[in-house]
Amino acid sequence: MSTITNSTNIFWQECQIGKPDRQKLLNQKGCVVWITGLSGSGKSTLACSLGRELHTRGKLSYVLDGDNLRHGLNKDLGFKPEDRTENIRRTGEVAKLFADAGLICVASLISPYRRDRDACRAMLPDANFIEVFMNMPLQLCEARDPKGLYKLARSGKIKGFTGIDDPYEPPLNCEKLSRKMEFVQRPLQWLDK
Ligand SMILES: Nc1ncnc2c1ncn2[C@@H]1O[C@H](COP(=O)(O)OS(=O)(=O)O)[C@@H](OP(=O)(O)O)[C@H]1O
Ligand SMILES: Nc1ncnc2c1ncn2[C@@H]1O[C@H](COP(=O)(O)OP(=O)(O)O)[C@@H](O)[C@H]1O
Repeated sequence: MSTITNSTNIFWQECQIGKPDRQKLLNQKGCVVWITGLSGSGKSTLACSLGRELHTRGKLSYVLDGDNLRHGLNKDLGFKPEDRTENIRRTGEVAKLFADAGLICVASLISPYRRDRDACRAMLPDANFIEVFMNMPLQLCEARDPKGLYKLARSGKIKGFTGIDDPYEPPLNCEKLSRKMEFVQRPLQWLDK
């Protein structure tokens, strides 16, 4: 975590071209689709499918995947609660910038803590944040275990693994529940509104 103190004497700089102009240029609404759920629940799969589908429909989108961000922007962060909180905060801020650029930003991170997800929601106008919960039971995710991480967590070789010895707080008021791939159609319908 940064030890630099909060900036002072800073002023917001407005530009002539704003979000409405960019949205008009792109013929779409900039927003954030935030996909949350356990490891192995299908977040990345859904994010990529959604991105592909949007691309096919001529909509500009960008996927922010937790695993990928941890290779760069968030490479200094681990999985302690405060690191996850900072991971989500930074990603929320980046997603907000993408939405302001007029893009449909698809963020797929475990984002296990409700408070952190709600903080990202609060960064945007209400209709611009679509929270999607990959509502897959732990047993299913563990049975998939594509990276072998649940096995390592069960044997104690990874500490603080979400769903095993670190909590996952399901959303209370998410826009969408996802259990099946066909769900990809539903955020698309929502975005078409
Ligand atoms: N301790 C622990 N707990 C959970 N996940 C772990 C852990 N250690 C490594 N991994 C791998 O990191 C990926 C999750 O990164 P995220 O940035 O999405 O996590 S978080 O939102 O900050 O909780 C996650 O990717 P997904 O499986 O795609 O979810 C894992 O591959
Ligand atoms: N709807 C689905 N039905 C069956 N398997 C799926 C589905 N979505 C994803 N998978 C598989 O589950 C595993 C985990 O998916 P992934 O998208 O990597 O999850 P996450 O990003 O949440 O860790 C992968 O092997 C993927 O192919």
